[in-house]
Order: sequence, then structure tokens, then C-alpha cells
Amino acid sequence: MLETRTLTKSFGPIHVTKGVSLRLEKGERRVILGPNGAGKTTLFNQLVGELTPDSGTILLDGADVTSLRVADRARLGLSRSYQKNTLFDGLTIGENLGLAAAVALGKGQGLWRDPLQSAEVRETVREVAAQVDLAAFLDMSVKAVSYGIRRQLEVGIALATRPKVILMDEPTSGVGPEMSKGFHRLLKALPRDLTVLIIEHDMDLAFDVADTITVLNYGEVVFDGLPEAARQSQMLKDIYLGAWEDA
Ligand SMILES: Nc1ncnc2c1ncn2[C@@H]1O[C@H](COP(=O)(O)OP(=O)(O)OP(=O)(O)O)[C@@H](O)[C@H]1O
Repeated sequence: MLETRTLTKSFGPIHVTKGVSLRLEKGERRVILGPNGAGKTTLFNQLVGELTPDSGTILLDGADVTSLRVADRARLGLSRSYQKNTLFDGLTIGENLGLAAAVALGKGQGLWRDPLQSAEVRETVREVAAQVDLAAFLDMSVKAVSYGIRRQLEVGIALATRPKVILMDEPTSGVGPEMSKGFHRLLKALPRDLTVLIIEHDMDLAFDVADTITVLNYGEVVFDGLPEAARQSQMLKDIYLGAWEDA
């Protein structure tokens, strides 16, 4: 469903992505682990099209998308939930979801004043709100809700585009432990045919949610396999210098 072949990217003398080859099957839930500066976000930026790799190939559902723009990749089913907030504060949660759905459904024109006037958009909003546990919050202004709810909404906005593949950059960062557990539950309840790639620092989440784990270190894939094997890997314990014990 999503594949990279020997993806390479440097910033000046710094090699940030070194020959990264990944292959995610349809419905696979893959967590990317790696210490700060390992190149996780840079890899995501190349996958969605915000950065152009120096060399290598990105395939989405078999099609070479390496030189496609962000919007064109999104139309082919690649969606990203951002670590930074990308919400419209002056709108309600429902309207934020509605706008994302409207644009993805090609109904963006003229819907800015009321994205929820289309029945198809309202249906998508209803389904996505249930998926990210926000059904009770639809009429609330984004300004009025907690940070954790905003993070859930960011995932909802990515889902509202009806993606085949969703990329999430640290969905639980800055979220308290209780809310984080709720996030685990909702991630695990996502449709099984949705392919999910998550950057995560939280080992708990990684081992709880992942079908497979990829570890990046200095821009290189140093582990690619099942969570149980990752848990037992001495090399990974060394990379994380004891962070494993928190898992
Ligand atoms: N636009 C840029 N120009 C120069 N260097 C960059 C740029 N973007 C990232 N880097 C460098 O690339 C390296 C990898 O950064 P990246 O943000 O991808 O790592 P990361 O694994 O996502 O880290 P973190 O876990 O801290 O978010 C870092 O050394 C960073 O300083």
C-alpha cells in the first residue's frame, strides 16, 4: 500500500534519510520509533510531499508518487495528521471536520460559510466524529476545548478525507496519561483496512498499537519487524538507553 525504495535526503552535509526502504501492506499499523533527530519527521515530510527526496522512490498503492504534490497525494488517499495544530479556531469541531470532508469530496467551493450544508459531508462528519470520540463535541468551538480534544480533532480531520493511508506524527504528544489511553483505544478501533503509520515516542502506545515496528537511528532503518522482536532487541535497548523500562 505504501512503499519507499532507498529514500535518501541530506541537508547540506547532514544525511537525514539514508537509503530508507519500507513496505506497508494494506491495513498494516506500523509505528516508527527513533531517538530525537533520527529523521522520523523528515521521512514523513517526504512521504506526504512536503520535502523532495534527493533520490529514491515512493509508491502509493503501486503508483510512483515521488514527484507528486501534497494535494495530489492526498487525492490518491494519503493523509497526514500534524504534530502542530492546524485547526480553524473560530469554527466548531463539526465545521472543522466538515471543511476537511467537503474539500476531499470536491465540495469545497462555496462551503466555507456552511460546510455542513451537504448531506454527504454531514454523514462523513458523523462517522468520523464517532471514530475519534468527538460526537459529543461537534457544536463546540475549537477555542473552547482542551488540548487533548484538539489532538483528537487533528486525527479526525485527516480521517475526514477518507484516506487509504494515514500518517500520524506523535498523536499523543503533550497529552496526559488518561487521555493517551483513550487515544490508544481509538487508534486500535480504526477500520482494519486503513493503513496507519505513526511516529511515536511513547513505547506503551507503540507496543500496544503496532502490528510492526520500524526503528530509525541517524536516518537509517536499524530495525524492521514485529513488536515482540523489538522488545527483545539489545541494540534497540542501547539506542533508547533504558527508555524501554518505561514501556
Ligand atoms: N529543513 C532542515 N534543514 C536542516 N536540517 C534539518 C531540517 N529539517 C530537519 N533537519 C535536521 O535533520 C535531522 C532529523 O530531524 P527530524 O526532525 O526528521 O528528526 P526526528 O526523528 O523527527 O526528531 P524528533 O523526534 O525530535 O521530532 C535533525 O538533525 C534536524 O536538525
